[in-house]
Amino acid sequence: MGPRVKRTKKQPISISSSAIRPSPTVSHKLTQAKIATFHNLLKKRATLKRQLDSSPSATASEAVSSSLQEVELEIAELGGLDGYQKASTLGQAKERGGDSSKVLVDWIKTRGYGKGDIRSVTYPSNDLLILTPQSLLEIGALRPDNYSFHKWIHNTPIDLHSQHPNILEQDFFDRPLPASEYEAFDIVSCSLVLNFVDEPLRRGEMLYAMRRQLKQKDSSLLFLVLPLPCLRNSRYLTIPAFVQLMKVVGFDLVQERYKANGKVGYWLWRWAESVGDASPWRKKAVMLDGPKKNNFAVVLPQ
Ligand SMILES: C[S@@+](CC[C@H](N)C(=O)[O-])C[C@H]1O[C@@H](n2cnc3c(N)ncnc32)[C@H](O)[C@@H]1O
Repeated sequence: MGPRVKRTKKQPISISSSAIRPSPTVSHKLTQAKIATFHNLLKKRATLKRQLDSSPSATASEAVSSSLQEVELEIAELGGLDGYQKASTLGQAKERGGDSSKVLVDWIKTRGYGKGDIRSVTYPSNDLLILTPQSLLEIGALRPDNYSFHKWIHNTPIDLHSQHPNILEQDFFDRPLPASEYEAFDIVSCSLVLNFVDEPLRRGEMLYAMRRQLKQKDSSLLFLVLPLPCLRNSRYLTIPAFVQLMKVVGFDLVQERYKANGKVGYWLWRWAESVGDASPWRKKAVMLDGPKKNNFAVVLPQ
């Protein structure tokens, strides 16, 4: 018998989604610490940029510029957006409770969304037979396959920094508005992205822009996931206040889920025809103050 030839498994040409999944063996605490440090640095950067814009003198702006450079360096040392995304992907690992798409899919299934109308398509599985295709825009997608198991969901995943060829690299703020109802989406998912946007006014603009990406009908849905402290422990917002703000933007609350001491909250909103008077939300107003409160806020544009 000749020498045994060691066979190596052929790698697919395209990058598989597992290739971008880092090993979940890194300690959970380390991952969370990295994500938290990154968020703090982003906040610092936003504050410094604001200060730079309103610096009263050249000396003051020089000092701010140098602090800004230090923050940029720290962000780079953490691996930049790429490092942050890899840590966030770890947070999504099945071993750690999985990603939020499961909550969205359960919700829309139990609410009967998409069941049995003439757009139903025939798939081999009975489960899929009754479900109408739903177009989904997933903003801030770390993986391309969060919805691939559900053939009735036609997902368009986008991200500022794409981790996979099937994720469109796009800043949501630069995304063109749909030219027709046909191009608009049935569902927009914004999971842990609104809190990533570092200016309260930009967050307000993002909420309006997400509404404009949806089909103008009351079955259109927005799925929003936020770190719970953004609404439970903010100086400027509470959950009931946020529900009012969303009503002004043109969204009615359908469903929500969070645990008393949970880390994240999930909200499902329905597109509403009427929008409200945004004037009370044009600037931040303290609602509940205290030393341990955070500064998460949403301001609505003119
Ligand atoms: C914390 S991760 C959340 C990922 C995932 N959706 C989840 O729930 O775990 C935030 C992601 O949003 C992306 N992101 C932030 N702002 C964005 C924007 N303006 N347009 C597109 N993606 C954005 C970031 O690049 C990052 O990958």
